[in-house]
Amino acid sequence: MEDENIEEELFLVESQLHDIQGQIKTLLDRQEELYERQSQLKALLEVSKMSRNKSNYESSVTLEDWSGSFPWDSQADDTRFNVFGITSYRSNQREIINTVMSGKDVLVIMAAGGGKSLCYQLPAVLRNGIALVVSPLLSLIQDQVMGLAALGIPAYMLTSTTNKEVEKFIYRALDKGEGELKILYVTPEKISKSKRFMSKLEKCHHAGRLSLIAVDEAHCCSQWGHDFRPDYKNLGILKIQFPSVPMIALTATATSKVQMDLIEMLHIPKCVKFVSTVNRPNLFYKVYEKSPVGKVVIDEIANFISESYPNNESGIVYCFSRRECEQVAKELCNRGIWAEHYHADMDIIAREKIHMRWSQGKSQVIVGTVAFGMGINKPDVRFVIHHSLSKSMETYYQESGRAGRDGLPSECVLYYRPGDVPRQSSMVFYENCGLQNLYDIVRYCQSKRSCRRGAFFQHFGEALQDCNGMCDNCASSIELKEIDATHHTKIVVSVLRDLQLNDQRATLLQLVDKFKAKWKGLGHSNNDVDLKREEIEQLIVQLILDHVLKEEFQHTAYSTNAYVTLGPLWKPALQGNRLVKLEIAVESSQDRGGGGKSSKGAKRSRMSDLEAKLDKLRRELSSSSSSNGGISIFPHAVLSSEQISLLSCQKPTTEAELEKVIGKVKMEKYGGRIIELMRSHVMDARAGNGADANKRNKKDKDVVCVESSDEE
Ligand SMILES: Nc1ncnc2c1ncn2[C@@H]1O[C@H](COP(=O)(O)OP(=O)(O)OP(=O)(O)O)[C@@H](O)[C@H]1O
Ligand SMILES: [Mg+2]
Repeated sequence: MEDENIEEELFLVESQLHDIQGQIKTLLDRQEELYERQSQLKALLEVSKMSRNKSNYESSVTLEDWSGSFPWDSQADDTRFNVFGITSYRSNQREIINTVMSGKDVLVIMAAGGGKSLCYQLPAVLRNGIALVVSPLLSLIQDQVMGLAALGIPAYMLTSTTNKEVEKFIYRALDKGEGELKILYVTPEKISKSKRFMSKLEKCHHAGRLSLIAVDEAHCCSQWGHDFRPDYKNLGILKIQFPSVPMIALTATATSKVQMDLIEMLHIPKCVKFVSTVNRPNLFYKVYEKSPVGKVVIDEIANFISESYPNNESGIVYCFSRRECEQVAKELCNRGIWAEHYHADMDIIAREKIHMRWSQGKSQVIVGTVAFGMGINKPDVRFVIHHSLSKSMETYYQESGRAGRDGLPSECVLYYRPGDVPRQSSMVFYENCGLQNLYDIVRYCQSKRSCRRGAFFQHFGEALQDCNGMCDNCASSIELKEIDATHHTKIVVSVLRDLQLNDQRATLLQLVDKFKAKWKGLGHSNNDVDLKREEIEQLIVQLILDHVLKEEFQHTAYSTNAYVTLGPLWKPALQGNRLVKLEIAVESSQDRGGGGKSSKGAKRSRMSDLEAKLDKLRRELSSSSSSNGGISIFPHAVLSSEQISLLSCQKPTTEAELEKVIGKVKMEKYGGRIIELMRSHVMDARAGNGADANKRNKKDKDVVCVESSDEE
């Protein structure tokens, strides 16, 4: 056997082994889940039998049945609605809250925007004493504290920016139980570096006033997580010092390995684990073909934003480089969209200002690099656009997941062209599994048939769920054509082999040129379709994914260049023994160009006149209200988007009606202004309808009109 043949077979065997290992891992994870569920069900069954046998009534609640009834139920419901303004629990929230209230340690894995904060904030309000919350970023902490203050909950933060007076107040509260303090936020550095703080906390605990400990963004504890923070690894001390205080660790993404790591590092081996799905049913995922002409891409993005989001709805555009960020932001501004750039080269004050303007709804779009990351807590981001592809499925899931954290329909659009692949691959090839991770997202982008959501389930090892037509491939009516590209592949491979024989190499773009030149010089049968430039690029990338070709990298003083060379499976492709199919969209004119580009999108209705008025009012109220530190609060803390749509449907005009929608606390704070707005809106609408009716009556004297007071 020739060396090359051996290598080829070895590669095939290795790639099959890799697949099988992936399947084994998925099965083992599933087995673990089933074992856990099995023991839960057995315990449930036992207790249910026991309770049936007993004549006197006893709670049928077991350690595992966290959805049963508990003594704090009515108080929890009252606080949920009247203080937090939340109408009903989302999946797992109630169970998690009950577990914490029962004094257990808990690990919560819940998708971004799933509502993790309520899981520790509500018990913090209900339990006696002070809750300690560890969170990694100042901006996240500020956001939470402002939001809680707006709800009338005494929350404070103790960080490097806390002024002396507030610090004194906090220490007195910890030390002597003076003053009103319910939730205290700190960064992990406080735990690891401040002996003074730890001794005050000790006193607080000793006096029985430490109600619970929450570790938010807990994946930061693990080196295997995507955002490891060294100070997080010292948080294990908390459980050692305060073993009787319930600890709740929360994160949006954690593989089984990270979960095990967290449990070990935080010393919570007996914690109750709640793992929710990665599915974000309100997000519509789509991939758009990206034009090679930069201006066209910007035009399309600008049209998309201005046509789909004319009411200044917030969004993010992610770009590949800092320079691209600045250019895209500038070009969007030139097209009338208030966009600002954000990247790591800017100083922290400038970045904070931009973040703040956007959070307050003053600017519409942030055009950022990956540096615009974890601190984003804005719930009503309606669209996340990727100007270039991300480096992995995990990164894309997180970045796109910043859309729609309030649960309302939102869009995630990725602009893809195969020509962008080498830019990313030359950045990630040196990372552990960097290329493999990149090729996973490239596969996602190249696919024109498979459900986008399905790709996430597969990636995170979760069972498939229905997409409900919430991705372009599931919703699309675009016709696809399958082209036999076996002959084209032969030519690509032969071009590369000739180059290799002459000790030459080609980049993706050069390879396309060489292919075109060779294609022209050859005779073809009628079956050989003449491919467009982008289609040849698509074919070459597909061949890289299928190991017929591969990428190689060369460093220069200033950059790393990516070249396309022969991959392990080039021989059968050259011999024409490998059938290659290429999927191409048959475009109709309405599928391309301006605005939505594709007619299908998130099932989102335009903001009504009343919703726009309420949105304006919440912005006004937010800039005139202020939290503990005198900082103005965010508009979404005054009224959430969900509350705005409820108000616009129900149009309450009395205090009692309004309180049913927004709860007591917000009613007391903002009720007057909201009712004023609702009443004047309803009056205007009646007057409008009356005027319309008069006009119509004049025109059609014989027709009797029955008018409704509801104009929408
Ligand atoms: N039961 C609920 N009903 C309606 N809205 C809710 C509910 N629970 C939480 N929310 C809202 O959902 C949004 C996201 O919640 P939260 O910030 O707690 O998400 P998260 O799970 O911590 O997400 P992330 O991982 O991005 O930090 C917030 O605006 C919050 O008020
Ligand atoms: Mg959170």
